[in-house]
Amino acid sequence: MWQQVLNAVSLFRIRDLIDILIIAYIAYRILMLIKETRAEQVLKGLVILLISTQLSEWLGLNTVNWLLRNAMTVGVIALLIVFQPELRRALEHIGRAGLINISSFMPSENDYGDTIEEIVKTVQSLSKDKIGALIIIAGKTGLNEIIETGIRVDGKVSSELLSNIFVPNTPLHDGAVIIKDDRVIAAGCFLPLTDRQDINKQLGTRHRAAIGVSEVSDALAIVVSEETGVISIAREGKLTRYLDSKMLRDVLVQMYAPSHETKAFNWRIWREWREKHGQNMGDDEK
Ligand SMILES: Nc1ncnc2c1ncn2[C@@H]1O[C@H](COP(=O)(O)OP(=O)(O)OP(=O)(O)O)[C@@H](O)[C@H]1O
Repeated sequence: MWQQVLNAVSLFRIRDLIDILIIAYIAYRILMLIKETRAEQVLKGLVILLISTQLSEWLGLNTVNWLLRNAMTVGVIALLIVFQPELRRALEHIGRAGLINISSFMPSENDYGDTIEEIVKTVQSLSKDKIGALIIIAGKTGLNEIIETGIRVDGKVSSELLSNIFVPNTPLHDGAVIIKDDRVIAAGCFLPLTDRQDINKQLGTRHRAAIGVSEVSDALAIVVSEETGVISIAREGKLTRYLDSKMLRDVLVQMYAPSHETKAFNWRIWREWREKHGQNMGDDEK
């Protein structure tokens, strides 16, 4: 054993070191590039699939191994098709700046009480004035693809900034604002629309976009209807309408809960609470 290690070390050339460093650098840059995008979850899935395939081979589970190997082959082709837009964007990034880190915002340690109050205050006032708005509070899922469709803002959340963005007929009022922690990251963003057919026909694209983003991420979408001033939220692909300030504050407190575990726990409570009050809230209106 020691002899083998010594042999390997004696055969090690400076060229091998350069080889390893280049591969490590490329892997690091790719990881940085896909960090906080949908592709990050897929990569995790792929790693699990690879480990399972290897394990099944070592354990001699022939059928499982055969299945996993075939799934990998088909899966890689499917991934190339599904992630074609992301791959294109990644190559564009490489071409432009050589694998720069596109995920620059880190969660801060702030207390989000002020942020929550500023959002509630804004939504309340927009609702009173019947100014349409779409505000997305990012969760763990990266929204870089969506952020790239809008205009970068990167300002601290304040009711002045948010209200200003949604002033009708100004350049940024159309589309969605993306908030991450206590920062307004971007405005005028285009969200994916849900293709659900069972949504109240009176609800237009603003509400469909809110549901759409909540289907593809763990974000919370807050909608203020321009027509009625009604405040709604979309979460996990479900739209809940007729929220008042207190309900909205409660939802935001859950969203900004300090840890992922607490958040998951609180969202369970929220779901139960929602089921209980669903009728009164025009819950999931069709
Ligand atoms: N995919 C999208 N991403 C982000 N914002 C969108 C998207 N689609 C529409 N919007 C926003 O919604 C506005 C259009 O709202 P529309 O009247 O169709 O929706 P609605 O759900 O009926 O809302 P409202 O009750 O406010 O009228 C657009 O001007 C734009 O600001």
